[in-house]
Amino acid sequence: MSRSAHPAGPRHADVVPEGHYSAPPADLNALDTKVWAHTVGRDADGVVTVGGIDVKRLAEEFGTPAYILDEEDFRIRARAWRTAFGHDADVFYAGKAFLSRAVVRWLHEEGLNLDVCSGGELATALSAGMPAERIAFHGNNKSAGEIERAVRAGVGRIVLDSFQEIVRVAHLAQSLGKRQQVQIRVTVGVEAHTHEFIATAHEDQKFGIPLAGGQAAEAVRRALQLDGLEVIGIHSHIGSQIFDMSGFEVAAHRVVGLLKDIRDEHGVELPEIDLGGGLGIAYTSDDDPREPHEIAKALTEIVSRACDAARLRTPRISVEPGRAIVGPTAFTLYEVGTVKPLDGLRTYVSVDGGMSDNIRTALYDAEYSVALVSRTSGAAPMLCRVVGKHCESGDIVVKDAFLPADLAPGDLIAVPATGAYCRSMASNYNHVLRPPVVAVRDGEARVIVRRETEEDLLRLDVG
Ligand SMILES: Cc1ncc(COP(=O)(O)O)c(C=O)c1O
Ligand SMILES: N[C@@H](CCCC[NH3+])C(=O)O
Repeated sequence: MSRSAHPAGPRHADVVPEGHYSAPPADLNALDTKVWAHTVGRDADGVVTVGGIDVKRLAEEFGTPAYILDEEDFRIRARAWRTAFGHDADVFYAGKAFLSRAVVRWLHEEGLNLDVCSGGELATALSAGMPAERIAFHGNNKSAGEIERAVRAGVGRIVLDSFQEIVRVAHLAQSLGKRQQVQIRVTVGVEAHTHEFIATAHEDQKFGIPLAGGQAAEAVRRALQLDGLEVIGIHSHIGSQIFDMSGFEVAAHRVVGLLKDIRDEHGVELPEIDLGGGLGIAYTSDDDPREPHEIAKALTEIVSRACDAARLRTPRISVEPGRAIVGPTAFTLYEVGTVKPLDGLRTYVSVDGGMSDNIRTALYDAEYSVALVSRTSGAAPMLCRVVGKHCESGDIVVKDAFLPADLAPGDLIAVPATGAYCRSMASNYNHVLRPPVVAVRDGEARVIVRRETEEDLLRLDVG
């Protein structure tokens, strides 16, 4: 689309209504390294580049909207987690954040393991060559078919989530003449400081077996008696997008407390403890995430101190970061379609995607930032709401953000930190086609998940 002239009228550069947003940034053209992938910058013409390629070229070649993923950044983050935890611990990348065959290969090469939570994720992992013993299989309602495939494939562990599942997995494994390694997922009763929909360790919810009332201890008791199972550890995941380590500390203490009770009752010291994922990332400049090495040090010390106090051998720790690895690696590239100033309110900037490629704003009230990337601008900041093209007024991508007042149709804007839970939660709402994921590295770009086509849509419509 060619850039058209602005309609006459006020651009609200100096009108700032009351609302939930920070002050305009000092420099609208600056790219905060906290929220952008490592190789992102601007070239001499002011166009944003990533992996050595400018976004105008990416838009021309692959269209918009598109998720642009910085492969180097992904590898740097994956390696940082791997290195931080060292050889006495395991890092399982949580595939639910974003999974594709290329990602599985990168993980394999960087020495990470993989957490999957459905037959589809398992199939993707296996088809890209992840060794089954490095896969953990999660889920609160795995089907019999999914369990059978996982056991047959020889996954390293199945994380059991209910009393029924303990029996189901044991029977299936036994019928296949196998003994399946399992962890038991417990809820430790922590209220994680995050959005209600993504907190998972308080008792009133669907995941895990509560420690409270001795239920988790009973689950372990039953699992230890079943020949088809080898109980290797306890699992706890307290929620997602968490910055405060105190929730992990309480969780670790409670899990170690259970390990001690198990030792006292059964004379068995379980060799593993998984503290889940959930580490927060910066979506805006206001967020301050911790580095993997700080997290690894804190978690390792908490667990070993608690074990020393309980006179237990320190178990092997594992963690399952998803967002913290892939979240910052990608941005969504959109083309501006319309710019609609509303007097005294804000300016609505409509892009060619929306809630079908990023549901997180509508679902969790998530905050994002946005930047003009196809050029720089010296215009004053204008308070904007970036919205999509869906038939829904809640179709908001970025609730409050400042963009330059000369923003016009045809400009490219990008929303950073969309690598996690955007493509993986994308939908076809309004029969909008899901965008591609384009990986860039060292001046080369390649599609790792292609754009959906109308043919794809119609293929499923067999009526
Ligand atoms: C069991 C489990 N592990 C790991 C994760 C990954 O979480 P995150 O992407 O926030 O690190 C999740 C999602 O919240 C989860 O449910
Ligand atoms: N999908 C959520 C997090 C839940 C992760 C899985 N337990 C998000 O976008 O933040």
